[in-house]
Amino acid sequence: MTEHRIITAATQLDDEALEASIRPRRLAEYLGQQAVREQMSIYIEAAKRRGGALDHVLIFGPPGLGKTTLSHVIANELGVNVRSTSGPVLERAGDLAALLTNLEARDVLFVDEIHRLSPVVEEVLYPAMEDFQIDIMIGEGPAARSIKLDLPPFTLIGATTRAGMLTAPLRDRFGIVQRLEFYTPDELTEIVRRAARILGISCELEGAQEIARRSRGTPRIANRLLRRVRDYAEVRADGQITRAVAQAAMDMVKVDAQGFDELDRRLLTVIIENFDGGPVGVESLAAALSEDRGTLEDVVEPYLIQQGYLVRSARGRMASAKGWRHLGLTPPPRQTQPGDLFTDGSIDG
Ligand SMILES: Nc1ncnc2c1ncn2[C@@H]1O[C@H](COP(=O)(O)OP(=O)(O)OP(=O)(O)O)[C@@H](O)[C@H]1O
Ligand SMILES: [Mg+2]
Repeated sequence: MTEHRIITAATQLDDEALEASIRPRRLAEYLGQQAVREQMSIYIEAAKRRGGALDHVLIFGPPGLGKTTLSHVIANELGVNVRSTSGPVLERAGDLAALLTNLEARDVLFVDEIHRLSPVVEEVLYPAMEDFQIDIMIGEGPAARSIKLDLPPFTLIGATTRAGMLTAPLRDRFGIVQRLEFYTPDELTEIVRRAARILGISCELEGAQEIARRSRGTPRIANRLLRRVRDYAEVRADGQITRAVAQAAMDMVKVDAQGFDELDRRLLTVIIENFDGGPVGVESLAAALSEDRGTLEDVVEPYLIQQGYLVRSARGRMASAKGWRHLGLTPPPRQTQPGDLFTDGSIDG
């Protein structure tokens, strides 16, 4: 069912061609993420002046916030090639060795879902990242021997939705760690306006603001909603995206004023109705919703937590007072319990 959520942050098929045309290529087009942009522009400039490779970069954050985009932007700004792969694709140590030995000096190697690297592949990566060297095995059986190969200096950019799932030795080898935050409605408004310009969609400021407000802080969702609203505007109106047209289009696909869709509302409802508001463990919650645990943790929960509708504590998930009120219910009075001391709103781990 997750694939059919209009506001899912996961990539859908028709997205790809359009995304390619609106995906920012330079740092100046990469909107929002002020702190990340400022830091990266300094590190990139410094690396270029030294003529060396940029330090390895780890980018983490929920799906659709711009991790892949940022890594390509970094390579563009450095003026180097980027090779892309992902954790689950690199099955054998040799797969990684082949990629590494084909890099040119200062190139970027982008590894998506880096938390899913197999341990043997990770072993190859350590000396490659630290000393630009790899050990490869030649031959088999008793005649096998290992030889060291020098690599050109390169930049590894790793992306993950789950920083907490990286092993410590891998994490420690990144000189630069960037965490992407959910975008503000103003930032998303700019993103929607830019995409509309590129796609030749006529969109009023208030229409863009309405789309931005309902995009769960996520550019990928904003771009997708923009296209659905455009369809609606063409068929039911004169093609112009006004606030009223945007509202009507998103009401039709059941994205509410907070940007919540049915799964978000169902999650809050289940916690409140089936588990008295929580705390409830993520496994029980996943079972009650017939959803995959990873989807809940990576895709659904981060935004609800960041917005303060859901609380994650040592004892499980709880609906906050705001969560109860969102569904039109009165929150119960709550006593403090020992586990609440460990309540945290973090999204990784
Ligand atoms: N800072 C930004 N400014 C403008 N548009 C952005 C920005 N970040 C992302 N986008 C848009 O959102 C889309 C999704 O971003 P991207 O694919 O980089 O996300 P991601 O974090 O890699 O997601 P996933 O975890 O699913 O791999 C991009 O195609 C791009 O059009
Ligand atoms: Mg990506």
